[in-house]
Amino acid sequence: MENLTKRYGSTVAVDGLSFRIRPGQVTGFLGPNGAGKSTTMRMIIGLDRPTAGTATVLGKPYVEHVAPLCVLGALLEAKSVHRGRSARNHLLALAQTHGIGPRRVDEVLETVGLSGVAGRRAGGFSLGMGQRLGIAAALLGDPAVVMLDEPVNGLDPDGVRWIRTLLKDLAAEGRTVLVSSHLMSEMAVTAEHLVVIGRGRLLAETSVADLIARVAVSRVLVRSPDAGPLRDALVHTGATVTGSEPGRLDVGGASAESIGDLARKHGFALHELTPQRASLEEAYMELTNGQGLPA
Ligand SMILES: Nc1ncnc2c1ncn2[C@@H]1O[C@H](COP(=O)(O)OP(=O)(O)OP(=O)(O)O)[C@@H](O)[C@H]1O
Repeated sequence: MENLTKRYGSTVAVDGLSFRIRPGQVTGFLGPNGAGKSTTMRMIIGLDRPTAGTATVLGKPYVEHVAPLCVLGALLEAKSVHRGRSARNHLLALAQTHGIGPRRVDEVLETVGLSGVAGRRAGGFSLGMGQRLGIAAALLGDPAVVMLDEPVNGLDPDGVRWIRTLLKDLAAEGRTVLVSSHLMSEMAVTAEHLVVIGRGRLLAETSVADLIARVAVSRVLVRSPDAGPLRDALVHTGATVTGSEPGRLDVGGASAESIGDLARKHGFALHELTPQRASLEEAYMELTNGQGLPA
């Protein structure tokens, strides 16, 4: 998408967003609540009209494709299902709009694990079963691009694990997979690539590994019976030292190696020397700091 922008009155929901999503990997679309993820996804499939900019799928706007379901399959938050229809009939009706046969309907029911309940009224489905049905609909046209908005919201651990595996499998088949979430912890185990937004703006487009390296300050935890003089020696070299617990120092701006060497030079004993890797969650918090809506 190119400079994608959406304003609702004075609210700027999406603000000049430009990024590309690559095939063959799961891209996590990450941002705090209200960051503009759903609005962006709605614009991608033409449910919302951009105030400015464009979103294209395989070279042209989604709605200009002859058989859109076969290009991009989407699961958005408010999914419309005819509640009185059975799961299979719901999918059959959708399939008919694209000339897709009943065999494919049975195939996707199998993929999402709903074959056994395909004749049951979709209105009586649990949240997890409803999500599975929504995903079956998204996969119906065997699309090259799959886009899911917060698919794990409200699911139990089995459902979460199932979606995770499915997304990875779809990407491994060479498809382009875009999945939104406001949870870094979920994206860290699901996505390889991340597009992070806050208040409608792009904050980072990066791999999970690069995100840590880019925003995380690494620190070293040191325990020493000579903490006082060691602290002074470290500060003298330009390191920043915090930590109020006796015998324990939290050192920034110095590597574990240089701290070890310095301690040896001065004859200080070390009881612990542990590099602290900032967690992805910390990296994400730092990146989106102040970007979320007030709780
Ligand atoms: N139809 C609308 N009319 C007015 N404002 C809207 C509309 N849809 C979204 N917004 C506003 O646009 C901003 C972005 O909302 P959006 O739903 O896209 O965020 P999101 O990142 O998907 O958040 P969430 O995770 O909470 O769904 C919010 O401030 C929201 O209040």
